Amino acid sequence: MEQNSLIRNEAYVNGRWVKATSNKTFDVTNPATGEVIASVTDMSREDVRQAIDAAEAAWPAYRATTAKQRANLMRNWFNLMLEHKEELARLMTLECGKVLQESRGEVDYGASFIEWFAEEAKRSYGDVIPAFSRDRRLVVIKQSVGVAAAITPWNFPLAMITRKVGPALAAGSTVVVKPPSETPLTALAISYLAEKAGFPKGVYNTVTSSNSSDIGKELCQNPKIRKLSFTGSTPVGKILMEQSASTLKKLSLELGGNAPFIVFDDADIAAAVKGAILSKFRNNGQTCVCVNRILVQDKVYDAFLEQFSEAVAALKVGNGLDEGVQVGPLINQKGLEKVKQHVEDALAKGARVTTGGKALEGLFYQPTVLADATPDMLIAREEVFGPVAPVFRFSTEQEAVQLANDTEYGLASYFYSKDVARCWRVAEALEYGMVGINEGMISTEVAPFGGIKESGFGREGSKYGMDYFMEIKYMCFGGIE
Ligand SMILES: NC(=O)C1=CN([C@@H]2O[C@H](COP(=O)(O)OP(=O)(O)OC[C@H]3O[C@@H](n4cnc5c(N)ncnc54)[C@H](OP(=O)(O)O)[C@@H]3O)[C@@H](O)[C@H]2O)C=CC1
Ligand SMILES: O=C(O)CCCC(=O)O
Repeated sequence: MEQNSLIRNEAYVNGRWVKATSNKTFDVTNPATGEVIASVTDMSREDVRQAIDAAEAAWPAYRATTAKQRANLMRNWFNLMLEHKEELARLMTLECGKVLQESRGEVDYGASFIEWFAEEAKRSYGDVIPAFSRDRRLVVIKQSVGVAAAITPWNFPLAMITRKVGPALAAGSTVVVKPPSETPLTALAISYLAEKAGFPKGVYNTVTSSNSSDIGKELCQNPKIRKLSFTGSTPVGKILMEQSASTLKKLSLELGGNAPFIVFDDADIAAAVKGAILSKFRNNGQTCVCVNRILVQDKVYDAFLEQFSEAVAALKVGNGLDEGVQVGPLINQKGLEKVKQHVEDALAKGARVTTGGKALEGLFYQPTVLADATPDMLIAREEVFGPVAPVFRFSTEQEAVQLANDTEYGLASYFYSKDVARCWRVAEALEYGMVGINEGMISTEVAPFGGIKESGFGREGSKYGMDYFMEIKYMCFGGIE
């Protein structure tokens, strides 16, 4: 087991490192080896309630700080993350299997939300509205929403936390973070760095538990939490929304996707292959914006399939800590079973493997391309969340758009074409929150990330991100002569 000075086993509540009242712990394992990395505090609902109380108690003083004071704390935290980049990256690879190169990228990406929102804190302007009578003055200000909770997924152990707490902390909210039981160590490591950055006690809290459904109920039903931001599967998002009804909690839900990747016959095929590899195999296919369906126009179908299959066959699979590895393991057995089921179903319905198609040892699966995919296959309807790329065929632009939109999801979409008029037409017709045009990698802190339809609502990152952690207050001054 490698040493890592950032490993913490206890939860971080009210500026202290705490055990569960029951003293229980749960194990965190390395998906590449099955080895137990650490045992982490297993909190109960009652333990979490104490963290919420601490966050609420810390809110009045924290919201009263100036934007510049908050920005300075965030800047310290950002710098500490970058100082500890290598250790954070290795920890992330250990607990989620992501290849080291991508983990290093995630530290930069995750930290960028803290830097961005530290800057945005100073720009949360209000408005002065022209008054409807001479003796009034109408002003709008924005204020922190209150205590914010974040429930985050294992596929981005760092960035999905910072993308939520960045705007919250900038806006003057205190936070309670509930990381997934698969990857609590990165979350605890950045809590340690938040402590070193100087956030006052109770402002930043991280609760760990193996009982996410119980903790989820507390975070939804406790009226002290005013805002809940979640990234994860659509079914869990729906549960959280139902549970939040009793407190009319403000929600941001960033849920599953079923991203289409359309290659038109006027596309640069080499560029399309490169974009498809980037988007499909990022984090071994385990991101909500990963390509799920590749749609290729008749005339270029064979050429694309051949070049793409060749590129996929060349991907190096292995332990993410080994240099040169491009594709790591699936996160767990459930994830692996889903991949196997999708491939079996596709083969039974007439798909053909051009490369891959087999499970390897442990949680590894060969990067796979399935030709002749059709809309009746499971993989066309559900996100595979793994290294399998089904390639569909279409004839006309209208058919491509119709196929692309034929899903309840609406997160990311991509297409390749050199025709400018078509680029505008198709981009506008795609029912998705995000569109990559001749580009397979669209995520950045400066642009709004989020979906429509059953991919959820709310936007993260960008100048829009803070609005989801602020309330608008209208003030009407009367009696002004
Ligand atoms: N949009 C996205 O980015 C993601 C999408 N997914 C999709 O979901 C599928 C399943 O992955 P999975 O990890 O099970 O995703 P989940 O949606 O189950 O997990 C995401 C987060 O929600 C927590 N959680 C799970 N159930 C509840 C609940 N009832 N109340 C409150 N919190 C809860 C998890 O905690 P814990 O892990 O401790 O149970 C984790 O922190 C994937 O195959 C993929 O299709 C998954 C992850 C991210
Ligand atoms: O998969 C996800 O949960 C979304 C993160 C991906 C990204 O930010 O690009």
